[in-house]
Amino acid sequence: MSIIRFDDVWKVYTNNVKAINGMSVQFEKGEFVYIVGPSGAGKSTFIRLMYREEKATKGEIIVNNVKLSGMKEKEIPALRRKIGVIFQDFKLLPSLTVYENVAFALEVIEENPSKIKQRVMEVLDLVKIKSKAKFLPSELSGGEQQRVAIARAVVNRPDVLIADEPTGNLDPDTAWSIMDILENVNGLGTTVIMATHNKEIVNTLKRRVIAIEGGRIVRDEARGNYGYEV
Ligand SMILES: Nc1ncnc2c1ncn2[C@@H]1O[C@H](COP(=O)(O)OP(=O)(O)OP(=O)(O)O)[C@@H](O)[C@H]1O
Repeated sequence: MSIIRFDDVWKVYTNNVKAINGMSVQFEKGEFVYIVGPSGAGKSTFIRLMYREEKATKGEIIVNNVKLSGMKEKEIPALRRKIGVIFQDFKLLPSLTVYENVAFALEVIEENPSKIKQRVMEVLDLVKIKSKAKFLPSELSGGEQQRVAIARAVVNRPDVLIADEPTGNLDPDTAWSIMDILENVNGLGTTVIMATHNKEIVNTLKRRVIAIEGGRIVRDEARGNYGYEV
């Protein structure tokens, strides 16, 4: 059973831009997938549809057996707990410490405080930032901030981690260290879907590659290449 499935999905924005034009695709549990394509091809829109940041104009998207078309607003938070998201610009809360940024995202269901602390420290350890738990985001490098964002995204043990250009603001060395972490997260069984313009990463860490152009999938390869000149 696929973890995410698109059935003939279309997205027309209110300004009449046709961003996604009839997409059908499936992602299986545990996969690592790169989404590539030229600027404006529809990669971010494709990703935003998955966690219901955007609504499809037509077609069906099924996440974990749940149809997004019929989803009510009040059901969206439950979906977001199953899908962690990270962005190019990290989006941490600036007035909260590293620890607080991650703890804040933890869905607390009758957990005692020591259990909460244990889970947050566990995930900070996973992204190798435990020693800076008391720092503010402004006291961290870009790569460190992205690691905190990953910790926050996976603290609820989501089935899927979606990354929209996660290395876009980072220098090459730091970008590779973020890939290390994403590979570890994937190794724990989380499906990782990553939109990227990073040719070197895609061509080195070979994974499934889906290329999008003009809102359509033009290529879907099990161990593909980036396929564009940069
Ligand atoms: N909120 C929006 N409202 C209207 N049009 C939008 C919106 N977001 C994106 N678009 C348009 O939809 C098309 C696809 O944009 P999208 O951001 O999905 O592309 P992308 O492949 O992620 O691009 P990039 O690589 O530059 O980030 C573009 O023509 C864009 O201008």
